[in-house]
Amino acid sequence: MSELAGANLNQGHTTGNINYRLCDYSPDTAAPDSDNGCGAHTDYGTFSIIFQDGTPGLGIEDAKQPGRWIQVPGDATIILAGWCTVILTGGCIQATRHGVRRTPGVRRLSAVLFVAPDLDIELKPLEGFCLNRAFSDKIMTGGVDVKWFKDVMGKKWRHREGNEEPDKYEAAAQDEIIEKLVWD
Ligand SMILES: O=C(O)CCC(=O)C(=O)O
Ligand SMILES: [Fe+2]
Repeated sequence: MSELAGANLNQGHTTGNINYRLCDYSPDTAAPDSDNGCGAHTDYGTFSIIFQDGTPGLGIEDAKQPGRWIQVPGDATIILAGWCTVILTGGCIQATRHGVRRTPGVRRLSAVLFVAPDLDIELKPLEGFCLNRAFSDKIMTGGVDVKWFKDVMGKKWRHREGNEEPDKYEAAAQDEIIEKLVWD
């Protein structure tokens, strides 16, 4: 990714802020007929690697044609950039929106490795990157650190898993909140 970005993205990745998530899209669910596996979203970190068990369901949004979804073959392993990369590279690298549709009655397993910068890193474009798009003042003045970002994004998962009650963050789509913070 550093090569793609044309600058060293390793900086700020010293403490191993890495998480690993195993997803079991089990047919044994409260809504067995629903095809909603994991709603459209963008991961928060530097990049994520998605390993799949061969079962299709994962889709990515075409960055050039928002609203157009491309189905990923079930046996593909993919690497997706997240929000931290967008900000650190001054918008030179885009993040990939993705989501999972279940096939009712079919179990799907995936394993996702999330790599992110150290929690105390201020999220603003790294030196050496030209600004591809204007960022908000809050971002440009270093007002958001990785920990804040991770907490906001984590709320969605804890709610989905039933470990946290919805609050105002759940009322609007997660990406909308982040986009507002990053660009406006
Ligand atoms: O299950 C998948 O293939 C993707 C899961 C995902 O996007 C995530 O956990 O952030
Ligand atoms: Fe994801």
